[in-house]
Amino acid sequence: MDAKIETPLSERAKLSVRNLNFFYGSFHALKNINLDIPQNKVTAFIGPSGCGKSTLLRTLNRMFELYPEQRAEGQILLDGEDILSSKDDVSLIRAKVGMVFQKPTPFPMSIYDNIAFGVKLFETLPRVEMDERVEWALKKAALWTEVKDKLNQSGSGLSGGQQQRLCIARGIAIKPEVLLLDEPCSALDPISTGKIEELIHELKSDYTVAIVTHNMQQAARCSDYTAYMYLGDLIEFGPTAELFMKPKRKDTEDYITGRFG
Ligand SMILES: Nc1ncnc2c1ncn2[C@@H]1O[C@H](COP(=O)(O)OP(=O)(O)OP(=O)(O)O)[C@@H](O)[C@H]1O
Repeated sequence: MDAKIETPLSERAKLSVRNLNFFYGSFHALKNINLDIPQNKVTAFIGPSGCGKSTLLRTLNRMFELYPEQRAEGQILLDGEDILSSKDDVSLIRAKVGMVFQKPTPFPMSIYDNIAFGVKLFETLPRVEMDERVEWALKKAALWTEVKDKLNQSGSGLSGGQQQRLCIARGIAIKPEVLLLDEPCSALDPISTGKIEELIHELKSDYTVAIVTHNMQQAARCSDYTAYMYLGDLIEFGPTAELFMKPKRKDTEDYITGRFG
């Protein structure tokens, strides 16, 4: 693929990915990716299994650095500053670019502490303010009414959908600027999925959201922009309605109409 920069016209880029290549040892998993992720919008990444969606998401907050054989080359500019070459402590980058994983992963502690734990890493708040922060995050994640009377109970006692909303609340509580969601609904039933999709829609007024999903209906329902990837290449990127209704490339059309493979 050429290195054309995929930039939605008239949007401000929160994250700009430039000439990004990613390697698992000698395997070249992302091939010269260039795109801008617009601020206060939801950007969805779709494509067949193994095309590099999760890899791309994991580079956006340097999550891959936990593994020594994994390597990224290129730039990822957050408000113009390259986070790949930044000397800042990686936890500071992750405080700005938070991530929620596919499988709900509540910490083995109370609902309250699940939220407070991450906040304490970055801020020292008096108890009253911490209570307010916990309530605020749980309300934002549409979980407050269901858990407000059992904040001291274990987070792992919640249903799968509630646990995923708890993980989203935990992500929001540290007030990141960008929220990365890696298939956040794959383990959930349709009702919980609906709640999370509503939530994603609401979150974009405060955050920039990037979501990986296998579910094209979900991408169509809850994103403003969609990127279609295949075998480590970014094939097409554009406004979601255009990409689904009038894709520019035949490969994209074949994928979204189910002719892929
Ligand atoms: N830890 C790893 N070591 C080596 N190769 C890996 C590793 N993780 C992923 N890959 C490879 O990198 C490529 C991209 O994987 P990635 O998980 O990003 O794809 P994906 O589009 O998110 O797939 P899925 O939809 O199945 O989750 C695949 O070929 C995969 O096999």
